[in-house]
Amino acid sequence: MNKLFDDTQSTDHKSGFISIIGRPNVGKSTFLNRVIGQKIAIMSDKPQTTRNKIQGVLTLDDAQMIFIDTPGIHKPKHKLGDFMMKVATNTLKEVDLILFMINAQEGLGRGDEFIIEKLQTVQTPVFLVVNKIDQVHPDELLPLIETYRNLYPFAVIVPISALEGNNLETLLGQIKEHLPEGPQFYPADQVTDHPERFIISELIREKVLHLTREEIPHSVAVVIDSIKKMENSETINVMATIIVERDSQKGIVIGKQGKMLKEVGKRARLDIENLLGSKVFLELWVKVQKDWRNKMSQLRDYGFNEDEY
Ligand SMILES: Nc1nc2c(ncn2[C@@H]2O[C@H](COP(=O)(O)OP(=O)(O)OP(=O)(O)O)[C@@H](O)[C@H]2O)c(=O)[nH]1
Repeated sequence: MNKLFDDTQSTDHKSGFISIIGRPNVGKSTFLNRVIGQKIAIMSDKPQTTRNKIQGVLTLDDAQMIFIDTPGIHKPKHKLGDFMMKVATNTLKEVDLILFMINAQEGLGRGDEFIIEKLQTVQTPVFLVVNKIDQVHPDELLPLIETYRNLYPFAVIVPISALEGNNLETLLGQIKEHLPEGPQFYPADQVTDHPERFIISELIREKVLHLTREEIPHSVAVVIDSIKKMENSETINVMATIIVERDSQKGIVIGKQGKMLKEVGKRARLDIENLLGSKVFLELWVKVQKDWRNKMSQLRDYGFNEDEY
């Protein structure tokens, strides 16, 4: 077995989503290519302006690491501005782990401060990954790390060289340690993804949370069942299921005579139409799934089925 991926220590399967953030050029792609190598998958060649792109999936015997890109954080001046920022910040809340990558050769910059500001708003564990250590003298590393450590309580700090492969096994080991137990979301070799799904489910979820206020906990999930173009029309048919954990929550989400669900649907539809740039027919269902987060087989289905559209 490759030394990088020696993971004979634990028995339970772990999986999770990992967001890599950092200023341009810090070495994010180099890191991913190094870690995932040939297995890195080009997720989609469709031009997309808004996306939480899966950059690569590393499948081990007992863990799967899904690395995703969070573009709004890298480029705060993106033309989609606020929306992207919101999606990006939401993404940081939803992922299991954040790798904040910096360049050991450069000091703290405005871009880093911007990112750290965003990190203050999330609970997700954050690793500080200090890349390009092959370019600096070890004596310079400590003060640099100190500077960052004073700004944010990083869960783990790992100096690496993505280019030369230094310390990557330590980083992967730490990542695995911090991931929750969970199923293999994607087949080992075949990786497909429709990034709009994620955004659409976020838009619907946002409406549910907004309209129901405190009554519905954040554990509500939205699964996009299908996104299909309707025959002989430009309208896109989106079917989605809102998953709650209790019957009482189902009642709240549906509302009196279905009023609440109708309102959620109306508001979400407008946003989705904006996102997709076409008319949308949105069909929403509400389902009770007790303890859905812990049920591996169901998690595998939620949001990860592979309808083409
Ligand atoms: N010396 C050295 N160079 C590195 C290392 N990692 C990346 N680089 C170089 O840094 C440059 C930028 O690397 P990328 O991986 O493209 O950086 P990125 O963060 O993906 O950049 P963006 O796509 O612009 O966000 C390339 O020339 C890499 O070869 C490293 O560990 N050491």
